[in-house]
Amino acid sequence: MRRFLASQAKGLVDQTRRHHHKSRLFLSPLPSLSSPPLPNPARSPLVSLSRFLSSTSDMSASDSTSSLPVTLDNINPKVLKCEYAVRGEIVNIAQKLQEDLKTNKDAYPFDEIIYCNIGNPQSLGQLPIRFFREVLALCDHTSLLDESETHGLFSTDAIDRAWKILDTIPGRATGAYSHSQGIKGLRDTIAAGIEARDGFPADPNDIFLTDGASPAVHMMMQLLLSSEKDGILCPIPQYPLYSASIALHGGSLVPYYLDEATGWGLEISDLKKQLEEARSKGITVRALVVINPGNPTGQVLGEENQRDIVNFCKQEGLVLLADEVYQENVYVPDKKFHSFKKVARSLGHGEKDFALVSFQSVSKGYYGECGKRGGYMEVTGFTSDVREQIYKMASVNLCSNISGQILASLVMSPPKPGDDSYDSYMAERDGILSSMAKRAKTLEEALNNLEGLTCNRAEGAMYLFPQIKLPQKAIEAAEAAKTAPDAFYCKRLLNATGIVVVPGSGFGQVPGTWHFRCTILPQEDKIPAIVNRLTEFHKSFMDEFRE
Ligand SMILES: Cc1ncc(COP(=O)(O)O)c(C=O)c1O
Repeated sequence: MRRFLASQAKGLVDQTRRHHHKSRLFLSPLPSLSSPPLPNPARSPLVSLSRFLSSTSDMSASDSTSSLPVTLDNINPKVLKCEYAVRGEIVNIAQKLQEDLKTNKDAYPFDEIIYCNIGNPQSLGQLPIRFFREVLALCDHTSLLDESETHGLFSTDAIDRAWKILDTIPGRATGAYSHSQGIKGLRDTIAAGIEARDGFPADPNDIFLTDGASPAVHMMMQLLLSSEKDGILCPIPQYPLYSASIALHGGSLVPYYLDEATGWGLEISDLKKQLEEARSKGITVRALVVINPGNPTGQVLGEENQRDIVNFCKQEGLVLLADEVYQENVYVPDKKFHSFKKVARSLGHGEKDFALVSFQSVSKGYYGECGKRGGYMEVTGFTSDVREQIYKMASVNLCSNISGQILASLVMSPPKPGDDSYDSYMAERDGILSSMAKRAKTLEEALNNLEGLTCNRAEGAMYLFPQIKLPQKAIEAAEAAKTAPDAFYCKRLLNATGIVVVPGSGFGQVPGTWHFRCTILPQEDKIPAIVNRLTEFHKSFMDEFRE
């Protein structure tokens, strides 16, 4: 498994290209939806599906004959090249099914669509942390702070925190633009939180608050990539923000493979090979992306491995882009999250000799505040003139949204022992994290019980990424339906059960292997039904295609 050398790397890129090409050729989801019968043909969704599918194809027909000035032939080709599977074709089909379910309940063998495609916890019933929402509410509706009833309704530390935050905002106006890096008082709080986490100093001027981690990643890609000659070493499988962003900014993705056989291990020897291979093709590799804990793969890196990664980046002159948005999501006692900043500083690498960007988000962890769009990047080891350019890029967007900024400060500085809301905060936090761990374990065991499926343990993050050995007949049926085999499986799963998962081809995988990504986020009471539906579907799928 370790030995996926240049040719296989190229194979993967080619495979991705082929599928990309195919997906452009076959935009309509029709092929797989018209595929073999569902477990309960009497309640087949095909009749009602055909209605909205025909409306989709009408649209594409009129698109191609349009006399409007913008067509697929004259838009930026980088946009066409960019793909983002977690919100791709299968999700579009699911959304249409969901619409149709409202009026055609009896036509389907399921009552609801269960979105296991994206790490969006609150959309699946996770409750927000009360303290965070109290502070946000008070900051946004400041007159509440003058009402006597507020003291009965809100915790004292939320009231105190809201005052503290408002005092750092000019005019106490959360509806005003802020400094382009984010409100200084909030950056002070975040820097103190990083320092408490790592035991090494953090500078508020290194922090850029952003609307979630995604814009921060785009900003770094925009900074580093000038042309296809600039490359970014990226894990395969990877979260497709990276491949999409590299494509949009016109650079080259240089893949390195995580080793499924060793729990999605990251080997320095593979990094070296891929780096040398890219260099031999004239690509200047600018940075290494590491996602820890991993998405979609769920592994948590060991500290020793992290030290090797830091040393590798230092030796090779690479920026380390450390995606640490799942830093709170570790579920196994034998693993612990260590920030790359802490690891680098422990090795004696500092501001002068090591370039590191760490991404954090309010969307993940136990808070799951995806819709609030908050996050930051901590940028260290860049010269002051480059920093000015990053600041200029941030200032083109004026600033990130203020609620997201406030939340980013709260997640890095939650209630402390002795605070009024500490006990309830801890109960909410531990309840969410222990439930996630339980759900991860139950789903992992269920997946490992299915014929032809193997699933590494979810040590962290929010996903399982099982490998599925598809029967040859299923692969041929997928080819006949002009779709990737894993996408074929996922569409059939959706049609039969209403469960939405994402095909492995959207994340990249070793050529010839097939996977899907499933979140661990449906609430506990839904898990038994998901396991049953999945098991029943899988059995009938394998029976249908068994050699
Ligand atoms: C690894 C990783 N990085 C970054 C993001 C972006 O998150 P956001 O923009 O919501 O902060 C996600 C979202 O799922 C992710 O999984």
